[in-house]
Amino acid sequence: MNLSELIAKMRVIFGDNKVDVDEVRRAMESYKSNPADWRHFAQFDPNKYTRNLVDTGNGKYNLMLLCWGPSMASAIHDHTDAHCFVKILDGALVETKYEWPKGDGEKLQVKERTIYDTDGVSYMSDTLGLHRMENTSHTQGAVSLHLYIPPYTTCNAFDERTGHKTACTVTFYTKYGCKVDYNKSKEGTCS
Ligand SMILES: O=C(O)CCSS
Ligand SMILES: [Fe+2]
Repeated sequence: MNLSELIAKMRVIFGDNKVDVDEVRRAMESYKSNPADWRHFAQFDPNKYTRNLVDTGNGKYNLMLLCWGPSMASAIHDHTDAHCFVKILDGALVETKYEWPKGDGEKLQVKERTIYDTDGVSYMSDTLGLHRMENTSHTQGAVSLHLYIPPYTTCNAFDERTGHKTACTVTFYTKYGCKVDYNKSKEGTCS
């Protein structure tokens, strides 16, 4: 199976509105990462991890490629009541899961830390708490495939020391291989 076939399979799976987490996980696991499939979408930024849109499943989900430079990490965040599947396509990511803040200004409690190597698949949702994804390599980049059902444009980031919540808008670095220019001053460049 290549990436296009995985996308076709996702569109069939999400043809109706129920989400069978195990079926989606099996589909994500059945795809064996091949850089020739995703190199076109993999655009890195020297200063932050990038979110590169691959498919929207007719509005049912967002499938995107995230590119993590060495030592880059996400904020601690929630998922706006969406299902979140992450598959590592290159390199490795460390996922740290946290309890939801208790609202008393206390430090967030770590639930577990898991290392995902290439082709590993993780599942996350607000019912399981919060998490941070991190490329802990100081020398190697990492690429991961993320599937969010339903899609969302805002989520919350949390301060690890106090549990303080901040609303965030998530954006795309590229869409379908074309750079997104949010100040609309010029057409995005396509790789
Ligand atoms: O930028 C995001 O959507 C968080 C990546 S870890 S699920
Ligand atoms: Fe996440």
